[in-house]
Amino acid sequence: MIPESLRALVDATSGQRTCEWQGRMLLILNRAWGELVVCHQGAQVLHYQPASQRPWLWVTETPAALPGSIRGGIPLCWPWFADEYPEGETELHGPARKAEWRIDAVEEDEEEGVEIHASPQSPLHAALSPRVVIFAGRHFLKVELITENRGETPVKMTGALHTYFAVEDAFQCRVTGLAGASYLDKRQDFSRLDQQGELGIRGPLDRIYQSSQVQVLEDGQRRLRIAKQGSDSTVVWHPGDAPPADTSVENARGFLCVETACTRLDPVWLPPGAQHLLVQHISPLEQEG
Ligand SMILES: O=P(O)(O)OC[C@H]1O[C@H](O)[C@H](O)[C@@H](O)[C@@H]1O
Repeated sequence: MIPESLRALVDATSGQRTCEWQGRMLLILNRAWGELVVCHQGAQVLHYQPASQRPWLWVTETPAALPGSIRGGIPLCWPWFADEYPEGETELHGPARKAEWRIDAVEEDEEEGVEIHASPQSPLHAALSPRVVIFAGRHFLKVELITENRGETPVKMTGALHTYFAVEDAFQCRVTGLAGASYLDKRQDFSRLDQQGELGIRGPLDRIYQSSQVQVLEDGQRRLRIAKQGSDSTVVWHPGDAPPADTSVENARGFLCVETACTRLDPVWLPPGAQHLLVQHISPLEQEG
């Protein structure tokens, strides 16, 4: 779910507008096909709600102040995931999610959906250059994170589309499509284990699955299909009853992260001039009423 103050801004939007929330600029669309909110900080999709449905994404009710990033929606972890820091760096998940991005283009079909292009206001890496394309329509949300190596030597990168899905209750969810996959359990010192049967969430977990398969997130009320490209890692994360300081325990039960990622299991070595495309495509397994 999303905070009431954000809900009010979306409800007060007819068509498309830019406005401020929590000290950040937002692009808000409210059309017949549904609602979409993109934050200029981090080019982060904060909200997507197809017509007649509940929000697909969750946002914390108590976001961190700037220069922190907002927990929720689809944060970009780039150009590294978690603690895969390059030498001399310390920012968990990389600088992209806290940086200011520019909306370069908004192409709308008012009935069917929108395509939004964004790039960072200032360079985030000496050689790697990212851009983001967000597509939203009546029945899908797709985010593409494109990285180009403009340098002269190969560069190693990891990253993630760190999606916070809105769910009825995190500890009643199932994520199918991972049965038999091997994973690193971050809560057990990165032990390598195999997923026995389908994954049921019943408490805290932090796992990196080696998987390029489609996953389906079920929360008892709806089933969302999560497809991807350019990613051999799926991260499933929930902090249990010890969420980060910007989220209450009760509020945290409303999300589950299923992340389309490249991690220490599948880092990308990008040659000069080459591009990497990381894509997450979310759609309902069946239409909601
Ligand atoms: O709090 P953040 O920096 O956004 O990170 C939140 C979480 O992201 C990922 O899912 C990692 O696997 C977790 O270890 C981490 O705690």
